[in-house]
Amino acid sequence: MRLIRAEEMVAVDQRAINQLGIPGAVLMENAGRAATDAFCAEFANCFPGPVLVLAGKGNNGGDGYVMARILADRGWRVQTTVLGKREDIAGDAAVMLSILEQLNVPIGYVADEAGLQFSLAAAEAKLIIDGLFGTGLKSDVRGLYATAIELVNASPAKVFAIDIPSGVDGSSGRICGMAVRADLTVTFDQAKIGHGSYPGAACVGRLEVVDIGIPQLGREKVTSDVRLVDVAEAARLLPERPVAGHKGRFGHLLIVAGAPGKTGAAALAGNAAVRGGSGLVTVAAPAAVHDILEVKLTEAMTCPLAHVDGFLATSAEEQILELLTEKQALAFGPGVGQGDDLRNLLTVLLPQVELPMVIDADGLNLLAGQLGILQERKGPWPVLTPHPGEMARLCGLSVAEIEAERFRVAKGFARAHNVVLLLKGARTVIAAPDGRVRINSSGNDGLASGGSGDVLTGLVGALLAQGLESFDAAILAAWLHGRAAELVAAGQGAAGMAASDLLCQLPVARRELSEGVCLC
Ligand SMILES: NC(=O)C1=CN([C@@H]2O[C@H](COP(=O)(O)OP(=O)(O)OC[C@H]3O[C@@H](n4cnc5c(N)ncnc54)[C@H](O)[C@@H]3O)[C@@H](O)[C@H]2O)[C@@H](O)CC1
Ligand SMILES: [K+]
Repeated sequence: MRLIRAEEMVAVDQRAINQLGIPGAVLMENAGRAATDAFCAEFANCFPGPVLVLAGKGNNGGDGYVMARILADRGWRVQTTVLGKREDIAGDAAVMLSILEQLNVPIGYVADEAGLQFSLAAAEAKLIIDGLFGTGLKSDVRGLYATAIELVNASPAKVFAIDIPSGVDGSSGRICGMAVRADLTVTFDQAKIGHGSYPGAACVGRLEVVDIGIPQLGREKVTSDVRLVDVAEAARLLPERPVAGHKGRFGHLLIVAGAPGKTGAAALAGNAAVRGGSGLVTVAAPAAVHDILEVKLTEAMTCPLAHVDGFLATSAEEQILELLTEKQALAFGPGVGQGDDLRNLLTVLLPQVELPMVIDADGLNLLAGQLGILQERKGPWPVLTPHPGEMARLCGLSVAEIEAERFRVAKGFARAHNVVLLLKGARTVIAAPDGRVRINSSGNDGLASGGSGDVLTGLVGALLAQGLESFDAAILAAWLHGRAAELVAAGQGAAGMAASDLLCQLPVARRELSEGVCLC
């Protein structure tokens, strides 16, 4: 599903109004009517309410007045509370408000917290319609509006958000101070980035996109290339798999991984690459832990590398370059540890590797502080797969800052450093240097456990080895990884999921895509 910026939606509305001549009030009427239909379908068992419409001073409130009017007409008990004065309401919203004023629907205006609290308590609403802010939110929410959002979230009423939960930045998913937590959000014409990207996406509840009568012509200048990846989008990325193909046809991945105490990371990445469909997999690890990996790994081959005290030595460079001569892709980082030797190894290796590659875990920590070497690379965009902690070390922001702005941070970093950036977490964000962004919609909290990142690294590497471009490999890997977690959870639950539980479900997740069936 395509996701657009709030500003793009405003421009679409403006073109429809100014160039096509569709009156704004017509769009508002259509929006309010479509939202009301969705509301009635969802909350039929709560009829006749009471329903409280909370309206801000803008057009989001205007949609709320339309809803209040139509709901009242359909027999619902509706009260409208406006956060502002009557004279603050202008334009199309004022048109809708003046129609509402002539009907038998109570309308109250509140200017302070006492009035607001009284109004909410008196409404005894079973359902609240949030018409405080839509795409016009300009800055963090404070004062009376912040109190209103707090009261809505504390109320036992079901919450319906008009366009977007108030407080969510439609262009990024940032929470602007605080945001309404909705059960159902109905948005107009097209979904916005804030509906798909965390943390805002967590406030949306179920999302419905409704038509408000804007012709295709009015939308043609939308340029964002941001999408929420669903099963259909993931399926389109599957690499070809000819039935007569042999193991050489499906790529050979080299994984450089492992150190004392971290052989599990290397083994998980190796096994994930096998389950990810790579024809051959070689795991190259410090010679000190090589024998352990020989035992842990069956299908993947292993290769010992030069080491210092068990950790990869800078002198492993030549061995790695030699190993890469017959490989299609490189995965670097799971469990390699840190230290000057390793940092030097990555520094000398990176400019020389022209193959597709993915860097994860300690590989990312080694990159921190020397991101300039990414620019020296000649091959396709490398894939970096940080979790927020690793991202913090990479870009110098705090984890909280990254989590607040997941979309913008990933997009900006990919562009600045010429990499495909896969920012892990709920709704993993995948960004390319050319501005394309994908937000993954599969997965669950079972993935929040040690080793699941190593599985993802092996999977990205396997898809690179099978010939997918960096951006596509990262998107498909995120989907399969998340879907495998859903399949595991369907059987045993998400809490207590081990990263190795994912492995056998990776081919199942892939089969779902290739056969177009849901296997749980
Ligand atoms: N023709 C159109 O443009 C259409 C717009 N529609 C609705 O209109 C909405 C956008 O309307 P608006 O552009 O009027 O914007 P909003 O209604 O989202 O909010 C604008 C109002 O909030 C105030 N405001 C912004 N940030 C604030 C903050 N942090 N604290 C306090 N006040 C703040 C502004 O000063 C303004 O009064 C959409 O989300 C949608 O619901 C729909 O009716 C469809 C047609
Ligand atoms: K809203």
